[in-house]
Amino acid sequence: MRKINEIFYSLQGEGAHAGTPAVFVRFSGCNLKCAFCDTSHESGTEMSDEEIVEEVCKYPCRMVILTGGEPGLWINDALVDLLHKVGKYVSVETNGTQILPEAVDWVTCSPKEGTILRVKHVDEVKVVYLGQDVSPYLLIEAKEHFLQPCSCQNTEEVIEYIKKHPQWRLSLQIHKLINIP
Ligand SMILES: C[S@@+](CC[C@H](N)C(=O)[O-])C[C@H]1O[C@@H](n2cnc3c(N)ncnc32)[C@H](O)[C@@H]1O
Ligand SMILES: Nc1nc2[nH]cc(C(=O)O)c2c(=O)[nH]1
Ligand code: SF4
Ligand SMILES: [Mg+2]
Repeated sequence: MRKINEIFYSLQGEGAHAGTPAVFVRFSGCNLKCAFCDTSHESGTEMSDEEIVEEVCKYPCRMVILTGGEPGLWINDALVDLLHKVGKYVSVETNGTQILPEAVDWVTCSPKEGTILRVKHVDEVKVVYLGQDVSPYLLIEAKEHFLQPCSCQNTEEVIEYIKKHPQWRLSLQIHKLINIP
């Protein structure tokens, strides 16, 4: 059984897949307590993998985004395999502190200050920009490196930083701009 905070159908609002329809599976609980965290993820109900897959399959899209909380604390090969068996593409939103199942199709790593990264493979890096030194995160091997404004509040600052450091791309939380989950 896994503690699930919510399962919902929306569009990926962030990063390289922004605009792609996806079912979000939000796991309860996290090993970090970021002051800026925009998600109340602690409450939840216990669900079996079969129940999770049944809920996910109510929606027609291929992409499933495992998030949280910190999904890296809870997910394993069995769940990813089950999602693959029903034809899903498995994406994970992680803070990078945990080792993930290798079969995951897409890893979005959002590293947080003062943490040690244990994730082995990253497809995109997506850093919430609060004026910190983000240059070390460019050393993480990935297809894309995104900076994301914090709660859509400092977009101008992020744009100015990216114009000076063009290795970065802008990730807007488009779901917040268009008022969808
Ligand atoms: C809620 S977290 C869950 C996944 C994982 N714990 C992590 O931090 O990557 C999902 C994404 O939202 C980002 N995020 C959290 N709070 C935010 C905020 N206030 N503004 C912008 N992005 C935020 C995280 O950095 C992460 O990329
Ligand atoms: N639309 C939408 N896109 C998202 N991308 C990552 C999210 C997350 O909370 O992990 C998220 C979210 O909460 N909503
Ligand atoms: S690691 Fe992710 S879920 Fe955990 S507190 Fe930070 S932003 Fe929120
Ligand atoms: Mg979110």
